Amino acid sequence: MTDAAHRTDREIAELALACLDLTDLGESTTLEANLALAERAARHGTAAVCVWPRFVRPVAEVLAQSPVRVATVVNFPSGDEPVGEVVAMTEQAIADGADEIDVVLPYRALLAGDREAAAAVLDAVRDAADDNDVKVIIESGELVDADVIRDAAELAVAHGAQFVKTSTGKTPVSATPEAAAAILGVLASLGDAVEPVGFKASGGIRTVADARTYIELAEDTMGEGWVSPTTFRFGASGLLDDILRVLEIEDTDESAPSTSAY
Ligand SMILES: O=C[C@H](O)COP(=O)(O)O
Repeated sequence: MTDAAHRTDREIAELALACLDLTDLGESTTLEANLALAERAARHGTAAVCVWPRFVRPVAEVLAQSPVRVATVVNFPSGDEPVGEVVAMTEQAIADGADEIDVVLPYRALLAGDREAAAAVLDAVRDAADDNDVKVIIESGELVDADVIRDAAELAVAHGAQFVKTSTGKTPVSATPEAAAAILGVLASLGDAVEPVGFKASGGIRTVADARTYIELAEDTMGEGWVSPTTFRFGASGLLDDILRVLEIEDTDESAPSTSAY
């Protein structure tokens, strides 16, 4: 049993907040919603925000004086975009101020046996991202089988992932404890000889009770103290509401929803 099992809900909520990539990847999200998201992240001290590429520049401007990092998504959510477009989008995102690139592994290509094509996209994004962190979304809900999930995680690590991330949140099955256990097993097997590779649980994580499940799993597998923003993230659009409820923090954001598009 780890420290996490002894933590109060309040302590879990504080840890989840520090590790949160506050996400808005809604299909009809607006510039105003993204600016409000950035202000909310800065106000409460999340690890990062995760937004569509077209909002990176304005969001990065809002967060310029803040430690909150800016993450964006490429090859998202299909995992099937042409490599040239994925590279161009990555380069533009970095130029616009992104600190972290969340790329979808070409998981359909992997499932079809085309490992080289999947690896080529990861190599190209790793290269285009320069020194910025790359998180590889393996879309574990579509891979289903634990052996296939482990294989995808190993491919991601072998091709430069700083984090292995479960899900886009756009498929019927998102993060599950079983998928998390399979990925964490791969990360644990890397040992101390290499730079640590982090884990990001994403998709469908809404409550502090959900967060506790993944934090305890990560500490059981990786050891006490491993859950920190450098190696552990939650990608979630709704989790912050429950974190603030547990922490009894009133959210002062009064931004009105807007219909304008960026
Ligand atoms: O990368 C993160 C996911 O897109 C967020 O999914 P969610 O809206 O279910 O929290």
